[in-house]
Amino acid sequence: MPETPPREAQRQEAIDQPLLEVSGLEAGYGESDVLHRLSFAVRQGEVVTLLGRNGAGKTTTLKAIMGLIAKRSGSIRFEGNETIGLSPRRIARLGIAHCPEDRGIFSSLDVRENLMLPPVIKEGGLHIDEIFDLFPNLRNRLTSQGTKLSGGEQQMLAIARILRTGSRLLLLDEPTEGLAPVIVEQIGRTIKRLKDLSYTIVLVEQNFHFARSVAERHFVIEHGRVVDEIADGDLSASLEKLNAYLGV
Ligand SMILES: Nc1ncnc2c1ncn2[C@@H]1O[C@H](COP(=O)(O)OP(=O)(O)OP(=O)(O)O)[C@@H](O)[C@H]1O
Repeated sequence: MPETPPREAQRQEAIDQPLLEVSGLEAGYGESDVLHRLSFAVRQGEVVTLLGRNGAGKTTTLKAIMGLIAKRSGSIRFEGNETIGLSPRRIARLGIAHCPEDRGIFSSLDVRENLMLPPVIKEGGLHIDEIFDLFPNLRNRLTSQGTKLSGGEQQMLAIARILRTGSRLLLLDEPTEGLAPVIVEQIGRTIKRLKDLSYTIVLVEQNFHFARSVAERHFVIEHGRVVDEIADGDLSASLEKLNAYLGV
């Protein structure tokens, strides 16, 4: 067999290297330990989900990656660089953005102000017109106050504003929670478009049907550990196992 030329090997190594690599992550709140040597990795441009029952540790995993949990140890590498000791601000500046479960919309600000609030941290973020192409409803709601938005509009605004920043890894915590099916479909289409734009997305989801419509790999979390990894192609064969994990 011909030897792989060094440059080609380097290129392959860059492709194979995960964008995000979480390994042996421990995290918790005060006396309570929630994550126990949790590990998973995500490649550039992938959409993956974290699935699991209530209280399994999915939200805690996203918060720990974002540095929002003080009590954490193990390793979280982004683009090969260790982030475990960094502040949330430093982590955000590396190009990681978090869309929390409560969406974090400021009720006293209008849509435009909410949209412009997060600072641009890197080149390559979406221009405001590109954001409106993705979320046409927001264009008509620019002067509406945060409190006046529907749940779906708030969710879209929460995703929209992180796209301006230039972040390339998006951590989305249950974006479909409590939303009508038609809005869930719209968010699904948006996530697929973001994937086409080469964003890398880690999605926490309870809605398994939604998860399988947008992601190519699923990590199952139980009691603060990743206990299984299911590729989308294997999903039909794994449905029974997955239902048992999720208790449905
Ligand atoms: N701020 C907090 N202080 C103390 N314990 C917490 C806190 N937030 C979460 N927990 C606990 O950590 C565990 C994991 O919660 P987490 O929110 O990560 O779960 P989850 O898998 O995202 O589930 P859910 O869908 O219910 O949010 C739960 O036992 C929860 O009660």
